[in-house]
Amino acid sequence: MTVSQRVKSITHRICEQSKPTRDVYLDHLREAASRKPKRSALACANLAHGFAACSPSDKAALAGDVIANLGIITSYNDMLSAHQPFETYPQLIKAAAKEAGGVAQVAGGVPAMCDGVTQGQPGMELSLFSRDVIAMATAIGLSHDMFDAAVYLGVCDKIVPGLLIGALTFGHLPAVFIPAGPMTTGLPNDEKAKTRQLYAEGKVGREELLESESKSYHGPGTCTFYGTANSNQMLMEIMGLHMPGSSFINPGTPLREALTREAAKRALAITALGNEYTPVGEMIDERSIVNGVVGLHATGGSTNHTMHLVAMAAAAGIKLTWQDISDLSDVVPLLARVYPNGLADVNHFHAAGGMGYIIRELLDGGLLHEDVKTVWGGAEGLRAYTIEPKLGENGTVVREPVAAESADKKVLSTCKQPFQVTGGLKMLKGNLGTAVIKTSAVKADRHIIEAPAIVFDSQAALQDAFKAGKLDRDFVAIVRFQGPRANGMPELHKLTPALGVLQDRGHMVALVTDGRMSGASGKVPAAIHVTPEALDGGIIGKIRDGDVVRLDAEIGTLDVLEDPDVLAGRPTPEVDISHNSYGMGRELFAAFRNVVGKADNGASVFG
Ligand SMILES: O=C(O)C(=O)C[C@H](O)[C@H](O)COP(=O)(O)O
Ligand code: SF4
Repeated sequence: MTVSQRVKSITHRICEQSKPTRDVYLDHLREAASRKPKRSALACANLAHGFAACSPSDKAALAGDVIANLGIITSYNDMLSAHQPFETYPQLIKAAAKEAGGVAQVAGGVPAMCDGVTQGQPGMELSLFSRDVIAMATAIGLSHDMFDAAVYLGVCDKIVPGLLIGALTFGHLPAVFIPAGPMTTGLPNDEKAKTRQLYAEGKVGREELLESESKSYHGPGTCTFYGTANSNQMLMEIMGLHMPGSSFINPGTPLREALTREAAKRALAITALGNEYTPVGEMIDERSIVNGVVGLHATGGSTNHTMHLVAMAAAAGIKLTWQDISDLSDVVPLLARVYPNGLADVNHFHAAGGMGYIIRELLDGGLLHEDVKTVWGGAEGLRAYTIEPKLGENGTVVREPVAAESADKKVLSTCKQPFQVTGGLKMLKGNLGTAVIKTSAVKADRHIIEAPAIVFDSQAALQDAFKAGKLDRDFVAIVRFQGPRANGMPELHKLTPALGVLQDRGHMVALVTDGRMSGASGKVPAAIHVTPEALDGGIIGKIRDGDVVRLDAEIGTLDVLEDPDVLAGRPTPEVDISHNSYGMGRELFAAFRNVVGKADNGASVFG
């Protein structure tokens, strides 16, 4: 099935707007690729340092230029349940590399923040910046220039985007992303959310809350809601950076190990030393980026990717805008209902058909570019990913065509009968600036909210007002000075229980902020990433209690219904944000706050 005219024209527009930067990027990539084999550019001393700690056989292999060396960039730590399984991956990858006649070395580690641990805490103000730190740390690992390809071990929110930005900066190297998979299903996410709302109302205590949370988050693997981490897995698969079928296989299973070994061997097979050289910077082109955006809309993915995808695309010289994302939303239907967009979790999603089903449905619907390069290779392009992976007899991966029908039509639907005719993410425009909203998790009767503003300069202030019983009414919560320059643009997901309680009591409530929400945020209409931010003089900083604000996700508008001259004439209030500049490491990120770009440009520090 060829891709639809509308998707084709948006892709063409992205190619045109990217041409100047993409051409420069590809020139730099080809210059880097011309210096091959990689280690021949190193002097003997460099090389000796690079393999000093290797085994004699690896030293002999690396002294020459015909054995491929695989760099491993790992984000292992015990803080993220999703990254804890990576502890054993380097040994697995090294053994697989040896079986394939190559060598593998850990090139470096990158930091990995858990947004669940830092949610609502000061540490969250480092979270968005950690994406770019991860990209820089990736570059530091690869800068040893000892490698012919690299594998990237990462799963969660900022880590995969940071790893891909780093990988694309070394675009001459082939790249394979290796996930660890979701934890098995625990307490359903909607029951977890209900207990949170009861706690917010003072109806249950900390003991019940902790028991509920611990039953939901109970073991190794990614949390099972469809937030940014699992949106990352979807993106890596639909952009051809995973081995087909890798995304949602649970950790610690034989199939997971087989996929990891297979990924290591595949990375060694696509270096410049072989016949299938697949540099990641050429493989990821405008069509792959469009495929990622299409997948995001079709699955109701995380709002954070309205920034991360923009930043990842920029790392390959590709200019992706919120207008592109919004226009694709108009032509891509919602095919999946996974929490917070439904009751199912990612394990149910996988069992219903998973990524193989989604990719097949979107390809047959003419909504994905099929003729793209992938790490899997071959002439099939993305069609090779319309599969279900299984464990073969001798511990290898076998792949069967994905079932024709969804195994659970409440979780996975079809392009002909989608859950929503448009995608899960919408851009909003108006005199408040531009913003994004995730509509896939908001009931239709909450897509338009018009109510008086109540203004807060922190999420704690809103929570305090809720606890004091001051919010039992229709209102639009304006939470400002949460933008990238103000305090690193934290997620304000802790507001969800209080706003959810008020919405359940029948009030028409909405959130408008220059901050972020979690990909797991959902049912309360939230216009987020408002640009320009308050600290940049944006109108969001000039709104006062009582101003009427209208959020319309149907037509995509966000306005303050006050006299424009009066609004423009208001000074931006002096808000003391000095407390955001110290404590929990924030002292070290002043330079990031000073140079960070705008949300609609990916809130990147790389310009
Ligand atoms: O998906 C994202 O963008 C996230 O940031 C997920 C975080 O990890 C949240 O913190 C969700 O977890 P809870 O706070 O337990 O609801
Ligand atoms: S999905 Fe979010 S909460 Fe879960 S481990 Fe990853 S970062 Fe932490």
